[in-house]
Amino acid sequence: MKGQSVETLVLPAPAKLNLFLHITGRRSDGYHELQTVFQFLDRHDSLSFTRLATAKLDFQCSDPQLENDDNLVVRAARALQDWALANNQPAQGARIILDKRLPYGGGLGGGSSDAATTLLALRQLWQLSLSTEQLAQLGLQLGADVPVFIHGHAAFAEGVGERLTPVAPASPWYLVVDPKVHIRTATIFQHPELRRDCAPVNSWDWSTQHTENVFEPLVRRLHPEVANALDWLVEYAPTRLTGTGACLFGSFESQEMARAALARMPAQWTGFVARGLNESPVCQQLRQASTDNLTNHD
Ligand SMILES: C[C@](O)(CO)[C@H](O)COP(=O)(O)OP(=O)(O)OC[C@H]1O[C@@H](n2ccc(N)nc2=O)[C@H](O)[C@@H]1O
Ligand SMILES: Nc1ncnc2c1ncn2[C@@H]1O[C@H](COP(=O)(O)OP(=O)(O)OP(=O)(O)O)[C@@H](O)[C@H]1O
Repeated sequence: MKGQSVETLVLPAPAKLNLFLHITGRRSDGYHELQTVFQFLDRHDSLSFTRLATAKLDFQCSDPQLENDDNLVVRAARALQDWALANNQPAQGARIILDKRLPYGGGLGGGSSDAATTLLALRQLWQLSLSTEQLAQLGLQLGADVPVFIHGHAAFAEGVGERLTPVAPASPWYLVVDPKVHIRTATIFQHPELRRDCAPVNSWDWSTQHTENVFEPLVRRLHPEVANALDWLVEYAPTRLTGTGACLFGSFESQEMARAALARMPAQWTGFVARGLNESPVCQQLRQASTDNLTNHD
């Protein structure tokens, strides 16, 4: 691999949307079999990674609530250190700074994306010979959404989100609305009224079939504020919940139209306009860094 003297990498961790989300069954361990399409957004957290000579992990976060050892960034770095030890490679460390910009716990996958960017960055900084598939397997233990961020392509996903087929859906402009409601993923997955018997759709013609987010009727009923936001946004554009919510998105033909809707959004919610991306900017930037030695601060 080129770029051997790179000591610091600065990388994005993009948000994702679930363009639809179906449940086709439940596994014996309680996890649900899903079908979904993931697309990335050009809205992201930012992370900086500096290699340390010792095995120390030093983590700082712009959001004090997230600055702790349970952060998925720290857990991802530890998982990679453990892999290195188990594979007779020297333990290395890093100083990691997370500039948290994405709303969290809202179905945008920011935590999983931060974890994926951490795994990708440290593999490169620490020069570990770990395949992308192995990295995705490691990531899956941290969260169901991590593998798609590791592979870096918009994807039709099955299983718990780890069986991925690359797809290239249209890339509209989205208005993402955060209605400021917290929905606990584990709790809503256990709800007795959740629909778990969707007929499977095919990866090659999902866009011509009826799709939905199965959490939407339930979330609407349990959280009237989310129902209000869905009812408001659908007046402007086709609208859906992402993940288990509570964030939702409308699809627009142009940035101007999405911005015009954002300007009229009720003040109690927050929102942003972003473009759909079928390639993750992380993978593009890492390829660039490995050929150009970009951000070389040694
Ligand atoms: C719903 C999605 O957002 C779709 O992209 C993700 O699958 C959720 O991914 P995540 O937030 O990373 O969630 P995880 O940390 O993997 O799982 C949180 C909890 O949700 C439940 N869970 C999650 C994924 C899944 N396929 N079946 C489940 O039943 C489990 O109780 C699990 O303990
Ligand atoms: N780096 C991180 N960024 C955000 N949340 C984190 C991070 N590390 C740990 N967490 C914890 O994980 C929880 C879920 O965050 P995340 O943003 O991944 O969820 P989400 O947007 O609902 O994603 P998903 O679509 O995967 O359910 C947060 O409430 C937070 O307590």
